Amino acid sequence: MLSKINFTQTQAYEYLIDHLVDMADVHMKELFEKDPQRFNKFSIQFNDIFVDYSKNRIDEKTMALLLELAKECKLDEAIKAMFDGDVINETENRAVLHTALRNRSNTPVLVDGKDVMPDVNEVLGKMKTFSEAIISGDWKGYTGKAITDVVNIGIGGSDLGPVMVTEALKAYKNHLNLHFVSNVDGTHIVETLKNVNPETTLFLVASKTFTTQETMSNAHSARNWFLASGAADADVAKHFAALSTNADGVGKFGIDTKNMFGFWDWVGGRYSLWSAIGLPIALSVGYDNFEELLTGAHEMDNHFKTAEFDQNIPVVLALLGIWYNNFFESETQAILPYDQYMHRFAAYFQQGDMESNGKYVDRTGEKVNYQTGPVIWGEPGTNGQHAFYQLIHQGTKLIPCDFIAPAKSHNPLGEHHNMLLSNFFAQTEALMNGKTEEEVIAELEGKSQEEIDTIAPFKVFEGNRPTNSILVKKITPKVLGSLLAMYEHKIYTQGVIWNIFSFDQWGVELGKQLAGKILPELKDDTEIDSHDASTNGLINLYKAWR
Ligand SMILES: O=P(O)(O)OC[C@H]1O[C@H](O)[C@@H](O)[C@@H](O)[C@@H]1O
Repeated sequence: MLSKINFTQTQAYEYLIDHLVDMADVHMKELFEKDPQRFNKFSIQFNDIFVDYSKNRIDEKTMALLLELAKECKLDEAIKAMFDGDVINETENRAVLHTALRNRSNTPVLVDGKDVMPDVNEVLGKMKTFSEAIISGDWKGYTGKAITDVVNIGIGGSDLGPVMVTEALKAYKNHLNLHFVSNVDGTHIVETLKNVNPETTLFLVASKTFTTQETMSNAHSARNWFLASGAADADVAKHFAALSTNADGVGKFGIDTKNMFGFWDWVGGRYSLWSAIGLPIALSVGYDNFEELLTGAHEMDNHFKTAEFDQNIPVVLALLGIWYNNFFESETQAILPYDQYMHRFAAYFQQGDMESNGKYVDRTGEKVNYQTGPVIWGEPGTNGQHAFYQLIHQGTKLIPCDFIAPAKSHNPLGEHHNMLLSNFFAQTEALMNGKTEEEVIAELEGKSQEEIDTIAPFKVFEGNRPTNSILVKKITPKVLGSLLAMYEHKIYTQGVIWNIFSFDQWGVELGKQLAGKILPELKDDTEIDSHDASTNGLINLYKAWR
């Protein structure tokens, strides 16, 4: 059981509140001027990942107090409890062991007294054999042709992770074409099926529960399309596989359980890309690269488990997030990868973070009296710069940003990468320094005083906007695995301090239930009056218009 400490009642919190008064008007520029060691002090390297957090509104006292806060909230016990397989997902009565899925050291991990590693390794072995057969062309479709296209049908955690990773690792891709269908909007599956041939397509039905409406509907439509092409029921086995924890559901759907890749209830949907849900990744970039991804994550797991908190990247990032979220009242957190391949990275962590920490009830069942998870958003640089950075630089909201960039590009083309990285460096520098009125006036030399007075206020940047710069050597499978685990553990750390359960997701259930209730009401044109006036009105208009 996790302890149930309200962090706003700790000693460290009280000190931090006082300390905030001292820090509120301090400009980071001054902190850099005062301390030549600041960059060395506030940066951590772990393998090929370098995290510079010196451009934050912190000093040594801030970090000491935040670290104290982590201690008072018993973060050490919480980390141990997760890795030990304790039932830390209390509202679902489950252990949380995505770390076991990438436990490359194979040390036993016990759930209810049973080591889960043999099962984990068995599924990995099956994924290896299967992906190699598909990639080599040994696996044949029902007319004897090799597979050319893979369609993953899944949503949420059964979609976002594989989409994000296959995009991020596109440089490692083989000849297979990957497609992802998630939305229940018929357009998604219809448009996808236009581009594939039933004789050479493999469908992966990815769903932890195997009950999710969107996924089941898309899977049935895919199977109907497949059978309509002239294939027989018996041919389904050559073209459909399931990634799920629900063997009964898979059997009922008509997928041979030989083609089922299992995982377990101690794997949360948004933490499942390391499990059988990662099969599209293994198919896209080969099993060895998938294993590298696991290795990178495992290395970060060990770092999180063993590094002192002041040298622990996930812990430090989590504490900085808490500093802004709970003391500076920032509402959001931007994730800005300067790498086109990582264009779905922020979208992935929208689920990872917001589904984990978007909770207003604490671990005692009481409503919290403080802020929990931030809104996560972001787009790749430099596109974001030409879209929303205006607000980050000169808006009224404080937006802490993570900037992520690789030193080596997979596509070194002329000066492109230097240009990209010059933007990466320039943005964090500008966000910190801003531009003073004097600098603006100096730039306007030659203009009349009246012109200067009129335009100068608009050209001033306050600066003092916090950023983390995460510079990695190259986006390899291993580095990506470490980065993903880094954010996962940051999320958990914050959940521990906020005293919330990060691994359940009751908030997504209500919508599911209500949609289930309305669906039958849409079958015919009878006027509806069972809801509020707005919902009735909209449903009835829909019926009139459709
Ligand atoms: O894999 P499944 O069971 O289809 O669930 C898909 C998604 O459903 C819900 O939105 C949540 O429970 C998510 O966490 C989950 O990822």
